Amino acid sequence: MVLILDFGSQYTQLITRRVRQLGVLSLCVSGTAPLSSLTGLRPRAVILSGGPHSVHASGAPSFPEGFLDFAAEAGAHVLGVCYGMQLLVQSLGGAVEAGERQEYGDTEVEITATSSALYGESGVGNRQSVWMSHGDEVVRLPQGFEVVARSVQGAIAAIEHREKRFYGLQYHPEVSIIYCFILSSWIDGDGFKLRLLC
Ligand SMILES: NC(=O)CC[C@H](N)C(=O)O
Repeated sequence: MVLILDFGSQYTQLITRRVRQLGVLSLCVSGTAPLSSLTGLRPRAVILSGGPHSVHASGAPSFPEGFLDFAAEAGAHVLGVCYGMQLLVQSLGGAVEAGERQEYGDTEVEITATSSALYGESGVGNRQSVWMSHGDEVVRLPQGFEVVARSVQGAIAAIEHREKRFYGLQYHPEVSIIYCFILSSWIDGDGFKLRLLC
């Protein structure tokens, strides 16, 4: 089961549907749902949705305290999408700032890591066209993370901490553009492999 925490993105239900289209059960709950309401769930993966807020705004929604421990105990991979990635980064000690370059719509990103969980062995320099919708950007990574893709404008587009199973995408893999491309996310555990198809 994939647990989706909703932080208010207009695309959250699309994430839920993409996962179900893969034949995998997905459950979408409010991103601020109390931890006690998740008792008994053992998600294989958690996806933190995007959202309209800035992580710095007062009242910006966040997952409940102890949520990342809950995910770790379940052995779940955690993928943050846009706001979800910014939230993950901020909560683990990295930094997010209002970007000088806001990115909206069809944007090219370039893979910068020779090998990564998100893109496999697809090779440094490969480019993909993705859907961006953000004003803030990650400017400093928490310890143990690495940048695996950047937008052609230079903004951090994808990050991961393979050991801890944390992944982040600044773009929205759930949004498909005219053509069909396979976006990446390898979320494997117990022989289970999830690929988000966009
Ligand atoms: N789409 C999103 O999740 C946007 C996140 C945040 N509001 C930003 O502008 O950067």
